[in-house]
Amino acid sequence: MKLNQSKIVDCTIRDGGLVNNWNFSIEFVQKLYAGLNAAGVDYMEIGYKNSPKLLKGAESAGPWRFLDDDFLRKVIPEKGHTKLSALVDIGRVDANDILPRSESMIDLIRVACYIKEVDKGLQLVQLFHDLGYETTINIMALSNVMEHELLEAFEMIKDSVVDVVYIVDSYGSLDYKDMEHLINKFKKHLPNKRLGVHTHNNMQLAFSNTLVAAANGVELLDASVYGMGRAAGNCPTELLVTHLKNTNYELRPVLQVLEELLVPLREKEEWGYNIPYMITGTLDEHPRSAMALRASENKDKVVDFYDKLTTPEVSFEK
Ligand SMILES: C[C@H](O)CC(=O)C(=O)O
Repeated sequence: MKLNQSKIVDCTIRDGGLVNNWNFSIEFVQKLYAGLNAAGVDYMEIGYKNSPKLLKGAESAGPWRFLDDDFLRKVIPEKGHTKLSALVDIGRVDANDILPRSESMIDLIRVACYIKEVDKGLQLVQLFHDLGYETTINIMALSNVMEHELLEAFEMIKDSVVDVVYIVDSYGSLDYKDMEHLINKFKKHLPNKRLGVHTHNNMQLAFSNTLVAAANGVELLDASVYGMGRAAGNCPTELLVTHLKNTNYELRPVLQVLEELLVPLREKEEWGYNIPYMITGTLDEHPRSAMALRASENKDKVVDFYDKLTTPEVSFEK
């Protein structure tokens, strides 16, 4: 039987860090790595490789927000089958901080960008490629993108060195039909590129959209344990591990990680599906207003929240 081509990219630390300001202990990250490796998960995104010099509020964040190669070598002295990935943002990464891959623990560098920044994203991709890394370009907020912008981006991407192009549902507002439509478009215009998908769970569709992507030939599937990620969170790693057909993933090590690390953490930190996130998802908006609501004393005043978002003359500060 032909093995499934899917590869899981676990983003618990990187996207989950947006929930707890990357305040994961070293022991937490080591145990997570060991669990994902035992489960056969292909990649672990262990954080951001942005520069603290280029970001405000850097002092209060945990070390996974600004990965340092010497630090990483101490955290993961022995790498297993699971490769390590890091994400960078346009304008927040200092090229001088990036070692050649042969001197780094990191295998894959992913560049996050909005559609208008694809040219800048591809310049970074070229740099990381030349240093020996596997690369992806992750086009965020695709649900808000105009057709002509996408076609222009495809023209640039198809002649680039990038290995994988990501469809990112940043607002968790896409359904299976949108997913299929986007995948077909990406395949038509980028026949020479592998694809990836990153979903958010605002509409309780992260898992199902990821399965639709896998069934349509998308190879890299982002997920996080217990769905830990910004706001409504992501597709849960445990569901992909147990559900993807013709793979060699093992569920038990992920259950161990869930029991020991993620279930206790969920007692202290909030992420995952709830009504304010559903509202921003269905309105196809960034969840920042819902995150602010959940941090306020009005966190369950969902009718008022909905009225504010849908009344044109009232707006939230952005
Ligand atoms: C690069 C990531 O896919 C970005 C992300 O998490 C998002 O939701 O946007």
